[in-house]
Amino acid sequence: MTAPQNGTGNGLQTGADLAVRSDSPLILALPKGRILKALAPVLSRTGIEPDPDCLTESSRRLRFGTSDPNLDVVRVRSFDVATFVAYGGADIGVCGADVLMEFDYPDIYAPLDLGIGGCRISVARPKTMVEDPATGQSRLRVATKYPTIARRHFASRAINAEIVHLNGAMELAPTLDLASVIVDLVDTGSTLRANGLMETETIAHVTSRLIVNRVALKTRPEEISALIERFRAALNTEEAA
Ligand SMILES: Nc1ncnc2c1ncn2[C@@H]1O[C@H](COP(=O)(O)OP(=O)(O)OP(=O)(O)O)[C@@H](O)[C@H]1O
Ligand SMILES: O=P(O)(O)OC[C@H]1O[C@H](OP(=O)(O)OP(=O)(O)O)[C@H](O)[C@@H]1O
Repeated sequence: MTAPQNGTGNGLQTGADLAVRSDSPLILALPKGRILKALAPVLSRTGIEPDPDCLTESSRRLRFGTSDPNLDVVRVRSFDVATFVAYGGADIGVCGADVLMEFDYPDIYAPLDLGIGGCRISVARPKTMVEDPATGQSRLRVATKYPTIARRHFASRAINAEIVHLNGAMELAPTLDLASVIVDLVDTGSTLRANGLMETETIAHVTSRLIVNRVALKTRPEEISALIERFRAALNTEEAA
């Protein structure tokens, strides 16, 4: 991915870049799909009402106004929310901790665990394999959508992971000999079971987080802090209910 050019040389937004649009609405990046569905009640408790087309995903539009004239929403792929926020295209966003672990952007601050989108990122292998294919190995072929997390996990066990990068249907990889094991998200475990796999290790537990661009937090502190507080209050209301 080619990063936008700016003063930092690393593609991430500087205060000067963000100041250019400091009079325009703040931008909240929301993920399409399952997190958006789970987020809808939280959003409603914050009092932020995006245009109805945004939540129903019935429109091809990607940017929406909200009940707050100072806040627009962009709807992007879950995996891209962190990138939009890290590069300052969005000031604030919601994404899974799995995505944050994978990209590890230094310019993202994650002040709130929203307690939705709960799952875990795990290693799994075919049930029929008697021994863990990682046992005694210094190299292992791993199919995953999470190359950084997988490499880091196996490196901590002195195993060099050869990554087969897939974007979905990871569960097919071991039986079709693409890889010995997979690293993927697991919730109920039904996808693993349906494809003859078993979970062998949990790498991390995952929930969705509210994330903020650190530079935006410095350049528009009152507005961003107020937004964070609205989300915090929405979570507290839920706990109290
Ligand atoms: N089975 C699951 N149960 C709970 N949360 C999940 C599950 N799978 C994924 N998640 C969480 O939801 C996020 C989005 O999931 P995923 O990447 O599968 O996207 P999606 O909702 O299927 O949409 P798309 O693949 O079209 O982007 C993940 O990053 C993770 O945090
Ligand atoms: O343990 P389970 O409850 O079965 O959930 C795990 C499945 O959920 C996710 O896939 P998703 O449904 O998002 O499909 P995708 O692979 O197309 O993203 C994940 O990649 C697993 O395949």
